[in-house]
Amino acid sequence: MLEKDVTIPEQATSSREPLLRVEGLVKHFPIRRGLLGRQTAAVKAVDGIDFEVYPGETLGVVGESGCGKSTMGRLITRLIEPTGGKVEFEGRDITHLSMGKMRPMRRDVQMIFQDPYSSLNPRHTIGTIVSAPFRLQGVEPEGGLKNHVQELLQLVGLSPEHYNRYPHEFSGGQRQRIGIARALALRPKLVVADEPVSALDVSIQAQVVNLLDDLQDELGLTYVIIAHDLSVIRHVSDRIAVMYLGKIVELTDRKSLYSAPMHPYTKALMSAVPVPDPRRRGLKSERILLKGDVPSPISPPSGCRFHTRCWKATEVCKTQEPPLIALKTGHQVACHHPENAPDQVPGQQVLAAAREAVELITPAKPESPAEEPSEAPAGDGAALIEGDAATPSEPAEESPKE
Ligand SMILES: Nc1ncnc2c1ncn2[C@@H]1O[C@H](COP(=O)(O)OP(=O)(O)OP(=O)(O)O)[C@@H](O)[C@H]1O
Repeated sequence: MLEKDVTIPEQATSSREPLLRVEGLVKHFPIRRGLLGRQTAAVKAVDGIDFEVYPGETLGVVGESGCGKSTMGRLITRLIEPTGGKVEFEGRDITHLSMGKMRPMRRDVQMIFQDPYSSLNPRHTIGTIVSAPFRLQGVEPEGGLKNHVQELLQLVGLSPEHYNRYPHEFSGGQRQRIGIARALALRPKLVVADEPVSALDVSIQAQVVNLLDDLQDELGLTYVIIAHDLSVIRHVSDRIAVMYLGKIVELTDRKSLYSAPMHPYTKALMSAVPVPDPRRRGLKSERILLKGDVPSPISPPSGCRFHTRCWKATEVCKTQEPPLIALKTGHQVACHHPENAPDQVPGQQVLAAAREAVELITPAKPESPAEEPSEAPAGDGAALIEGDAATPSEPAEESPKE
């Protein structure tokens, strides 16, 4: 699958007004116990994140399961109320808009969900499902509702004759197309897609990813795409935010992230991505298997949240939380001892526990002479996460239509 060939450089983004701006966004889910339901703790699902999304770009959000990606998506679409922080859309503070005041906003901000099976009502026809946004907003499209919905079905690669059919008559990929048609019905400006292809067969994933790409060009959409799969994120994103335990640990354009990642966790994620070309496999540098589980978001580690699994951790990582700052133009990272950038707190000694946190894995030698890779691999000391971290799967090339 080819990558998007357009990268929005920082210079281009910084001169424009963002479509979406998020500042210090927090979501803590209370944990209640006892008869009185008193709050005893909280799941710190999103714990102070800042980012901007510019018109026409795709921001990919990646991280292990439970790091807060979906919660972030639901916060920026205002499906849930934040505990703290601010969400601005087109310069307007929408953080605490009431349901009524949010209604007109819903036209501009839409969400595509992961599971095309549970997100479509099985008792409703495709026509009813895709026309629901018009009814909810009280909008009568020009040329009539049915015509318009049939055009939408065509836009997402379905037949207008599917109008009277039911969801169970469709495959997973087709159902996701129906979900996309519904999300695009009111021509939103921002679409937040939460794992849009992870429930689909690998052979179908590329078709849906390519459809999202085409629709972005055709309709001038802005995307926030959430995924745990780095090969999907790499294909669709202009810029990428890497999340770990409720925080953004690195944020930059795709090329910088893949050619010179700065956060050790990003390296860990990337080294888990298989190299599809067997001639290039041997070029992948030594990997580090991260041992240990992701800590609980109820009581995340002090200082840098990644320090309990990081092979570079020092005393300062245990005590001081590194801020997310730009160490290069357009490349933000939250790390005291980044890779591919000057050490922020030099002269510190690596903790004894940090040496135990990882295991080196040397890749097998290639069978035939290797060619130069077109883009640098993750670099020395790239890491591999054990357990249910990124489970990369390279979506297949466009295959015959489902
Ligand atoms: N409604 C809720 N009540 C309590 N805890 C929640 C709720 N929703 C999410 N969480 C918790 O918040 C944390 C972040 O969850 P979230 O679903 O945002 O992560 P994620 O990165 O999207 O993971 P996944 O890919 O598995 O969905 C998890 O520990 C999750 O259990």
